[in-house]
Parts: sequence; C-alpha cells; structure tokens
Amino acid sequence: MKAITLLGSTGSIGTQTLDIVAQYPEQFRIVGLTAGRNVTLLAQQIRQFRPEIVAIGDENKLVELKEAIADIDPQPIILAGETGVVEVARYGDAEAVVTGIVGCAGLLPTIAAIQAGKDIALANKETLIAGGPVVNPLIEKHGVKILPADSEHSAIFQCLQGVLPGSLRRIILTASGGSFRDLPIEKLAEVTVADALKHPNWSMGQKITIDSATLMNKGLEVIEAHYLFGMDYDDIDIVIHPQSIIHSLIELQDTSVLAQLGWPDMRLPLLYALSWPERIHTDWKPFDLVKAGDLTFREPDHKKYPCMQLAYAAGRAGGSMPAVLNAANEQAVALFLEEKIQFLDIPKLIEKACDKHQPDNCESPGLDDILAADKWARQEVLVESMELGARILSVR
Ligand SMILES: NC(=O)c1ccc[n+]([C@@H]2O[C@H](COP(=O)([O-])OP(=O)(O)OC[C@H]3O[C@@H](n4cnc5c(N)ncnc54)[C@H](OP(=O)(O)O)[C@@H]3O)[C@@H](O)[C@H]2O)c1
Ligand SMILES: C[C@](O)(CO)[C@H](O)COP(=O)(O)O
Ligand SMILES: [Mn+2]
Repeated sequence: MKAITLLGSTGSIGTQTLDIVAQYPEQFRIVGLTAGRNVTLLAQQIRQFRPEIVAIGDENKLVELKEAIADIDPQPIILAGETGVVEVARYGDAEAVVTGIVGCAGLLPTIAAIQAGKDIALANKETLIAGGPVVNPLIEKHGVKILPADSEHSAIFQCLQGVLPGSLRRIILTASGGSFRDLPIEKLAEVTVADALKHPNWSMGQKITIDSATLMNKGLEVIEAHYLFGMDYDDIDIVIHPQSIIHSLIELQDTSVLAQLGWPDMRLPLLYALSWPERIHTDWKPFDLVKAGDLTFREPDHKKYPCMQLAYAAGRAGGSMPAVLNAANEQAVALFLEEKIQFLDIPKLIEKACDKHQPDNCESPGLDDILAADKWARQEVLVESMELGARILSVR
C-alpha cells in the first residue's frame, strides 16, 4: 500500500486523486491533506480519509476547520498558512506527494517534500516552470522521482518507457485549442470570463482553464517538458488536436513516432503517476477508436495566441525569466477572472513584464532569486494593469 500526501485536495486534481484513493483503498493510504480555503470540503475529506495531518492555506479559516472536525477522534494534526502546508508536504511516512495545489504557491511545499525524500506526482506545472533551476538539482541530490501527472507529460513519460536513452529526437505536445479555438481572432477582444471558462474537452480549475484558452497552458507545458525530459526548445513542438484523444507524441531518432491515446480523463495520468511502474487494473470505460471518431490536427495560430511564443522566449532566456513569465501570467489571469482586465490584456501584460525583466534576468537563480522575481512580476503586472485600467477609463 502506497502512503500519499495530497496538496490541493479540494481542487479538480485533488478531488480526482481522492476518487482514485476511494476506488483503490487497498493500494493507497492518505497521510496528509492540504487545501486553500474550502473548509467544508476539506472537513468532509478528513472524515472520509482520516489523514494524520492537514493544513488550510488561509490562516483565517483555521478556527472554522477545527470546529468543523472537532468531533473526529483521533484528531489529525491541524495546521494553517504556507508554513502549515509546507509541514504537511514533508510530514511522516508518505512515499509520494501529489501536487494538486495551483500556481507557484506549490513551490515551497514541493521543495520541502523533495528534501524529505518523497517522490513527486507532479500536476502543479508552475512549480517546475518557475522553480526548475532549483527543483531539478534537488530531485537529483535527494534521489527522488518526479512522476508527471500532467496529461501530456504523462503521455510522453509512458511512451518513453523502454526507449533507450539518446533515442528521443522530438516531443510533440497536443493542444485542444481551448475555449476559443473556433472563434475568429477579431472576436477575442470582447470575450467574457464565462466564455473563457467553457473548455471544450476538460473540466479543470479556473486558472488552468483560462491558460488553455490563451494557449499559455501549452506554452507552460513546453517549459515543463524541457525540465522534465531535458529536451531543447527547438525539439519541442505544439500541434492543435481538437479531440484531446492523443495526449502527446514522441519522435525517435529513426523517425518512428509513439503516441498515448485515451479519453480525456485526468484520473488515468494521476493513477499512473501514483502506481508507476505498476499498472493498476481498472474497470474504467475502455477506449474505443471508432467511437472516438475522426482525429484531426492543425498548426497552432501564433498570431491569435501570442502566449505560446512568450513561453518559448522565456524558456530560451532561462534563468529567472520563466518565473517572471509564470508569475505575470498568474497575476494577469487573476485580474481577468476578477473582470479587471480583458482577455487580450493577458499576453500584453506578460510581454511587458518579461521585456522589463530581461536586463535583470538572473542566469543561475537560487530560490531567493526565483521568489524575488515572482514577487516583482506580480507587482509589475498590477501596476501596469492599473495604468491600463486608467487608460481604458480615460477613453470611456
Ligand atoms: N485540473 C486539471 O485537469 C489539471 C491537469 C493538469 C495539470 N493541472 C495542474 O494542477 C494544478 C491544480 O490544478 P486544478 O485544476 O486542480 O486547480 P483548482 O481546481 O483551482 O484547485 C487548486 C487547489 O489548490 C488549493 N490552493 C489554491 N491556492 C492555495 C494556496 N495559496 N495555498 C494552499 N492551497 C491552495 C485550492 O484550495 P481551495 O479550493 O480549498 O481554496 C485547491 O485545493 C495546477 O498547477 C494545474 O496547472 C491541472
Ligand atoms: C488536461 C490538461 O493536461 C491540463 O493541462 C490539458 O493540457 C488541457 O488541455 P489543453 O490542451 O491545454 O487545452
Ligand atoms: Mn496538460
């Protein structure tokens, strides 16, 4: 039985992970759970899975959580705030930590888990994009494994099983195209948050759904693939595949191409990340090529979706630039979700922050440099957005 700790238990990744644990209680045991603010759902999860330790990210919710589970015996250790989440990540005999927390908030807990010798089932891509220069050396130093849970990187990881080192020539990331894939570019200026949250194939958290709509999710996944598989940016391509059936492909030195297919269901990459190198027998809906229907592919439209090129440029710049790209994106998406900026402002704000950071890019950033770059980028986007807002208001 594998003991696991789950960061972000109340989110899309978190609840799907707990679905798996509930289905296979003989395979998995929950050691720790963390959430951000959703006390009601976290309390339910604590009742069901009886973790040894829990944390709520929002310290103002600690009393509410303690009251919600006061009758449970024995009581778990109950912590709060970023330090509490970090403590859960490093706690006890968990063999693996599932990083279902969203954003760079996952960086410090992930580092703590690695330093405690725990394998990482990595869904939280922002941690690797921002913290790659620090995380990868730590993975090596502590001899732990990063098991990709992101559907594309799981597909690549699965295709690589049994492939000899040095045989990988190219990675091809598939992209659904997101909510606006069939919308003419001239219509993007007026899209709403509600429009952007209507992902055609996947049900996910709000932030990543917006990232899918801007194609920044795919750009982030290019950087994620660079850090996970050591590929140069010139050897990582993107193809639009509206059906989200082929979850990515690898091309080998002899030009042979391997792909992983399946229904768009995040439980499968999560299950494989948790059970690797084993395969657990499931009774889930078998894949059916005929039912899946036509599989189509097209080139990404970089004019319509500038975020992809912004990500390639930040990845190639390296150093602290990916951390700036990621934080600027997190901040811009948050502003869009709050309806303070428009959809097309997202890439504009990110590009401004990256351009401004260029002369200060730290080539070999340590953790403090990454955290400082993250903080600077969020502040930069906030200031720029206010000026943007002021200009918009002055025009009205
Ligand atoms: N969803 C997917 O299908 C999918 C697929 C591939 C990769 N991913 C990646 O997985 C990660 C999670 O995505 P998601 O869609 O599951 O997001 P989500 O539904 O928004 O869930 C985010 C989780 O993180 C918690 N959280 C947010 N901010 C926090 C903070 N500051 N401190 C502690 N906890 C915090 C939330 O808690 P509360 O809800 O309690 O506030 C929630 O449990 C992201 O990095 C995403 O890119 C997701
Ligand atoms: C489910 C997914 O892996 C989240 O990262 C997938 O990448 C989302 O679909 P899209 O291709 O980015 O639209
Ligand atoms: Mn993905």
